[in-house]
Amino acid sequence: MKVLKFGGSSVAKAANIQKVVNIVKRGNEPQIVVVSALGGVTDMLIKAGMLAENGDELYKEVLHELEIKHLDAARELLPVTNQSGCLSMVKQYFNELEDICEGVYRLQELSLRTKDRIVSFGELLSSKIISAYMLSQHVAHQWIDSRKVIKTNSNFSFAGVDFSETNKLISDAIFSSKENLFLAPGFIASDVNNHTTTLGRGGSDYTAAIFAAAVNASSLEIWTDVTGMMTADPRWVANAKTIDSTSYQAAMELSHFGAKVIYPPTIQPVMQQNIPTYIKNTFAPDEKGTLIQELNSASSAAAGTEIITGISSINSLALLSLEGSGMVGIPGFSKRLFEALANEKVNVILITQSSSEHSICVAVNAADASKAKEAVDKTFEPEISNGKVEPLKIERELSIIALVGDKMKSHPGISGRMFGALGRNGINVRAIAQGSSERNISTVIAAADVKKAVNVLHEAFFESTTYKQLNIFIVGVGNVGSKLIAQLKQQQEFLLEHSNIQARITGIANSRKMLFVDNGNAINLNTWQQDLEKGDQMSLDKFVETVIDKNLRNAVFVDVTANGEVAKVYKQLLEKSISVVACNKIAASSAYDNYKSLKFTANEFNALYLFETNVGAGLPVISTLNDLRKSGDVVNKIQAVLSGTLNFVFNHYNGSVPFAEVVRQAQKEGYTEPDPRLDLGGTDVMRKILILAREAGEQMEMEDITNNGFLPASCFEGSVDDFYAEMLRQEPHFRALYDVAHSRNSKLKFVAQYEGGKASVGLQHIPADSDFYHLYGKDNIVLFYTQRYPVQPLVVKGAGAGADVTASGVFADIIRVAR
Ligand SMILES: NC(=O)C1=CN([C@@H]2O[C@H](COP(=O)(O)OP(=O)(O)OC[C@H]3O[C@@H](n4cnc5c(N)ncnc54)[C@H](OP(=O)(O)O)[C@@H]3O)[C@@H](O)[C@H]2O)C=CC1
Ligand SMILES: N[C@@H](CC=O)C(=O)O
Repeated sequence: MKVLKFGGSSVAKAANIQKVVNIVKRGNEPQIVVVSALGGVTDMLIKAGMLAENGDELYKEVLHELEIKHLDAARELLPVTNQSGCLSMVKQYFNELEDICEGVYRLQELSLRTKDRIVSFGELLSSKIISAYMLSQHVAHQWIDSRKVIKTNSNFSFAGVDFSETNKLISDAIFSSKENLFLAPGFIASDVNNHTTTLGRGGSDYTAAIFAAAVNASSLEIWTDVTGMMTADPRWVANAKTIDSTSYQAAMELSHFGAKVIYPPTIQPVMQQNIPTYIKNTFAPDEKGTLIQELNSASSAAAGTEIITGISSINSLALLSLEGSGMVGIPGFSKRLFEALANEKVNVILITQSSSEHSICVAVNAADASKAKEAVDKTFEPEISNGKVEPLKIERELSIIALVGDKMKSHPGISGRMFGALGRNGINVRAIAQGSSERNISTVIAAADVKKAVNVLHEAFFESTTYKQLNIFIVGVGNVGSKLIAQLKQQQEFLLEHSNIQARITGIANSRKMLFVDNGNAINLNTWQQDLEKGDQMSLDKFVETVIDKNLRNAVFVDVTANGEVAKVYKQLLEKSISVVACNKIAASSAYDNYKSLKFTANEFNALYLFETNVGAGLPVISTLNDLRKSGDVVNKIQAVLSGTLNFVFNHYNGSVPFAEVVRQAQKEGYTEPDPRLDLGGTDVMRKILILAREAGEQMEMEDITNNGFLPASCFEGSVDDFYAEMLRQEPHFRALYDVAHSRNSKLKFVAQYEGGKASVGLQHIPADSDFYHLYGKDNIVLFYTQRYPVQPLVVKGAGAGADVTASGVFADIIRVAR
């Protein structure tokens, strides 16, 4: 014999009830079918009762609406000739309900006992209507009044079952009948005085489990509107998947922690008798669903290779902390705390105590927090008044997120992975609990972070074979920024396929406009230019605020501007664990304290601050230097040509076209800074050697660098147009520089050097035997002389400027964020 339970959504309307009966008809062994009230009915019955209690005649309308709903369902299901009996049954039930609610209305009092009586009509009506429909379909069965066979105490609304009496009554009723099919209302029972009781919200699952245990069923099937228990709430996690198989214990943990497909007490009766329990979908009956069964080697193999079964959460919590030096080493404090809470019927969801015994922390429903504080402060009044204990501290707007899995036991590294993933995403853990069963690790976090946390953990534990989502915010979509977007667009599929990374651009901006997409979406990379034009007016503050408020996992802010204000927002973002990738050099070459503080902040908040493209564009200059230092090498000297623009200019200038024209060409090719005077004046190279010196461990400022510039001072007066005009006028100066070098068989190169705590930049004559002589186009070269490379330097050389190569370097930094 098996037991099937159909929930509210499965019997929400006539068409669904037909599906239910079809499933029942497929059964090839005796069955007990337990049904809930039609979807939404219990809430409406509660509402009617409460309206009546408040003296509000609107309760009549609610009852009328409910009556119509049930009459309509009966009319839709039954042929006209079979309707009258069922319709008059419905009317009779509603007459009774009206009488009860009128009593409540007159007395303006709604006891839990009366409330149970009112809500019991939901299951009575649904089961009677379904029974009538089954008869009309010639499905022979016996309707059983659950109130007659499930006996409870008188704890109305959450009654405790008397299993010995109930098991006997159920088996007598079932095994004395010659029927093979039984239909029973869920949720309802009765006490020793035959007063109707209920088993708690969601109690129909429990009813089914009680029947299953009483008849020692071959299986219990919980039919609902989802295909089994999921690895996480599918409304939050797009990649949530059905759990094929799990143990009773893990199912219980998951259901306690918010996986609402099964009412938590349901598991106990079936677990005791080892009855396999299936969660199935009424609307996709052929799908496998989830099997909950005893944990053994076979079931463990069936559960697959995942260590974690699922991730669930509970919201609307408060954390209560009792702290004080007076607690240390004195027995009885926790007993008094829990007694105070129990006396006020405050349910404790999670408990932690530091080993110093200086504090005990419990999580409770937020609604109970104030009464808990009142009770606890009263209990500890003497200790509070003499300063041994502090008044109970309440922190609100919290949630619990729990990792559940049978295979977590003795599997090292799970909590490390959990907290690492949360930490990298700036999710602060307020309290932690793990039972010695090692089946559940629960953490208390801010409610605002819970959706992000569920996604982060789902990604960390279930999506290694699917993908990791990267949420990218780009400020600056000019020369380099637009190439970056083009590269991201082109490589989207490659990233998914080869690196399991889903790179989504979630926000973009230029100096005038900004554009964001709603959570879950990405900016359309085919139409982003037009879409950005239609976006909101750019406000840097608003942009940053939105990035933070979106609170997305694996978020990265990409600065592709040359703007000082943009460079000032990094810290704010890093403090929220949002990584920063910058090709803008301003922050890394700003005051040393700021540079250091950004690096420190990134480290402290588990974010990355990456700026590889600040030197040598896409060349691995900074990463090479970092690798040398991380492995213990010491940098003695750096010699480099670091300006793509200047290398291009001096490689192309020979007096045949004016110097100014060659510079203009470099700008056209996309090698110069947005303001080319920074390149020609040496500032760009100063920034780069400064950044390299700092990365080599030197505490240095811009002012410490000597700039042996070659541009006449008059070139810096006025605008960029004036700059070009003045360079034209100064052509003889540039010609002379060239001629002298040429006459010495040398080339002109703008060289940067760092050694012994000093750095300089300037134009040099490079002879033919120099490493720098054969440096063509806009290439860069960096020579690292270190303890390990004292004579023959480590050389990094290649294209050192240009939108494509720079975008490619930024791209690589972005991917590093998805570590
Ligand atoms: N070119 C190269 O080879 C390399 C460049 N870089 C660095 O790349 C960065 C970008 O260079 P590039 O793309 O050539 O510059 P562009 O001038 O072409 O683009 C700059 C972008 O930043 C936007 N912007 C400027 N100010 C703001 C602001 N306050 N808020 C929002 N957006 C702003 C601009 O918007 P709008 O169009 O509205 O003005 C534009 O979209 C520079 O820092 C440069 O040093 C680094 C290595 C190599
Ligand atoms: N303007 C720079 C570009 C990269 O930083 C250069 O010319 O090297």
